[in-house]
Amino acid sequence: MKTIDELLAEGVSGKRVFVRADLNVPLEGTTITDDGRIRAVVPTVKALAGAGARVVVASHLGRPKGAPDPAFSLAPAAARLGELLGAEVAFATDTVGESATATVAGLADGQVAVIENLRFNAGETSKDDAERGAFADQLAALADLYVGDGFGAVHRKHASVFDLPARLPHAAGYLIATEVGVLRKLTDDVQRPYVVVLGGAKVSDKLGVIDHLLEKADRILIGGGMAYTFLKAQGHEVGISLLQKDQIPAVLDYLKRAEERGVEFVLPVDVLVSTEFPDLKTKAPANPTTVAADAIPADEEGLDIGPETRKLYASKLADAGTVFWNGPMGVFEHPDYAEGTKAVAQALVDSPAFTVVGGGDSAAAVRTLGFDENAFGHISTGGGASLEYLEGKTLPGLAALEG
Ligand SMILES: Nc1ncnc2c1ncn2[C@@H]1O[C@H](COP(=O)(O)OP(=O)(O)O)[C@@H](O)[C@H]1O
Ligand SMILES: O=C(OP(=O)(O)O)[C@H](O)COP(=O)(O)O
Repeated sequence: MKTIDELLAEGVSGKRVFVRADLNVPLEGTTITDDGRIRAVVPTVKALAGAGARVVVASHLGRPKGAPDPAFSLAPAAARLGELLGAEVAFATDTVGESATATVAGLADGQVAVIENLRFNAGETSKDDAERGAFADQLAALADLYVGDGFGAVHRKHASVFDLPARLPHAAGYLIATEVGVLRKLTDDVQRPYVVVLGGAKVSDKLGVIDHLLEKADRILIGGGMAYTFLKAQGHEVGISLLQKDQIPAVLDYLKRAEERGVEFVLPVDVLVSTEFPDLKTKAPANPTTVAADAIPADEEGLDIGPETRKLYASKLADAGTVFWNGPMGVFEHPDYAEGTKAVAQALVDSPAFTVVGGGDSAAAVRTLGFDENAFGHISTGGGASLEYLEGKTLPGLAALEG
């Protein structure tokens, strides 16, 4: 994989460099609640701009449906990037249309632009090679060189991640190099016990990694929205909690194999429930109730792990040699459902283990709940990406940079 330093040594002055970043930051309206992913790409953008490149930064944000949707605009992220760079950042209100073309054409050497959300275009995420390729051709027209630095999205076979680098001379940015360097340590030889904590909301995306973790981990703790498919599989009522019904047979198989292999599988023993999802804007008190994990009322939704589970999980983390954690334990964005995530973060801070926290929301949770980033071994910008990297899968965005 060519490094950005090699690219810089070849000279980028006057060249248009497309930087595929992951600026998928959490937003409340247009306010960025955690800018970690923007800060993470600054070294790459700074180095390129400093060397006289005309830098075109691109990213997805959220999961819009292949058409413009103002709620998912990258404008706030572009403004924040400008603040962090201490320089003006131009913003194109489309991705490959008139605005993008004019904005890029207007860049002087050393200037930076952000183009609008890649996923406003159906071609970005299309499963059809030709449709993705056609969009990649349009993106390629905006640049001379490509730098891949959106680690959080390297597991996506998307036009800007996979197809575009095949069309332009390319290199890996500083963030990707750092992430891969640290995560490699977790695939080589890990200090045991190796404890993996999984939660969050992207349940269908992430359940599959358990298949592989059963070969690697000594203990797996399940929380967040991930827990309810397990509780349901064990025959418990989960009310209106997040549930991946079609995955129940797979989950039963994981539980059986874990037992056969001596992998300890730990599920919540109690949860916080409510009839309503909390208001994340007003943060109005949610007044949840605590119930046993096998007694969730039919009209209620599990939104955090309960106090007994917090204690249990802290004890299961205390003797770890290595910890990998992806996915908050609850809807941490609301203070009434943040205690589970706080307890796991605190257990990692207290642990002498090598600790890795991965994922946009998990990293944001750690920081917004007031923990010191330096108290963790590594905070990865990628959740799904780091999990799939640990699985040993070929990641489209890394494979494309190697080609
Ligand atoms: N029990 C739950 N029900 C619904 N959503 C949940 C639950 N627990 C956690 N979440 C949500 O999961 C989201 C993060 O999930 P995910 O994107 O998978 O994590 P990451 O970005 O760290 O990889 C958070 O916005 C959080 O509110
Ligand atoms: O937030 C992300 O992943 P993560 O939640 O696994 O950390 C990345 O930006 C990828 O987004 P996607 O899961 O919508 O492709």
